[in-house]
Amino acid sequence: MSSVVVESDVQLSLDSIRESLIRQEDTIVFSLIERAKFPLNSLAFEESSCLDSGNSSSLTEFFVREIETIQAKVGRYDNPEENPFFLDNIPQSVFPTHKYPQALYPKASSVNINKRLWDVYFKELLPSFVKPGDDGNYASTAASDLACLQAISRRIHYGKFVAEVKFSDAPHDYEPAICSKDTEALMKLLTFEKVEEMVKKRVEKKAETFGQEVKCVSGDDESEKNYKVDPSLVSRIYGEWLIPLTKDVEVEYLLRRLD
Ligand SMILES: O=C(O)C(=O)C[C@]1(C(=O)O)C=C[C@@H](O)C=C1
Repeated sequence: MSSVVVESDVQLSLDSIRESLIRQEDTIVFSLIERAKFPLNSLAFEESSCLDSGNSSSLTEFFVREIETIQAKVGRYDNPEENPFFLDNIPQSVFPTHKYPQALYPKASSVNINKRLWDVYFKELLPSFVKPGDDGNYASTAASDLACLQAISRRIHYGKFVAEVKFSDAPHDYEPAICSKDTEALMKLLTFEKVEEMVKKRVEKKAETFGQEVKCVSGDDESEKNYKVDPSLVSRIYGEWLIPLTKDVEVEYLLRRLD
């Protein structure tokens, strides 16, 4: 994974953060392609069918909670790029962990919109690109959903690093809007429409490249390409959910930047 804060000698800049976002697109596009192998399998995330006494969660929620606990114990959430979905009391790592440089403003660093991401993912985003239906393959589906959720969560919470750099580069531009809690003005200040258009075009191309059915039979009609996930849908997923959620994280972060 390409990262801007793991290596402490890397200077935080808008260019280096955007480079990391570009690399993260590969992970996200691959995770969507992998998830599309399975149908929606909504029983896995809608029904509370847990047989574990005192537990009333869906299979997917149970799976994610258990995985997050073990990942916390090996230090996943010591990394400021990672944000848990469920852990209110994150277990301490049971191993000595890397000391991450403090890149974020401490009072704004805890911004976490994973609850919203969870709802949006299962209610809107997932049904937009997988086939309807149920093949009973719930454990593999839950693992695929977690891969998508963690990749998307990392991407949208990178908004905290983007916002920090934008604020540090031009504090006087942002301060009045932060003081008056003017979210609309903040949204305007942090938006670069051309960059967004480029992101949407690039992820469509990546979905075409990574997700095309590869054939080896000579004489095959090259113009007839099949894709595992419709590339225009991947572009739509970015335009409708991933970019707006990233910008919401940026605004949330900036609102706390002068606390
Ligand atoms: O690159 C930036 O400046 C970002 O804030 C990231 C991002 C994105 O989500 O891709 C979000 C807002 C901008 O309008 C452009 C792109």
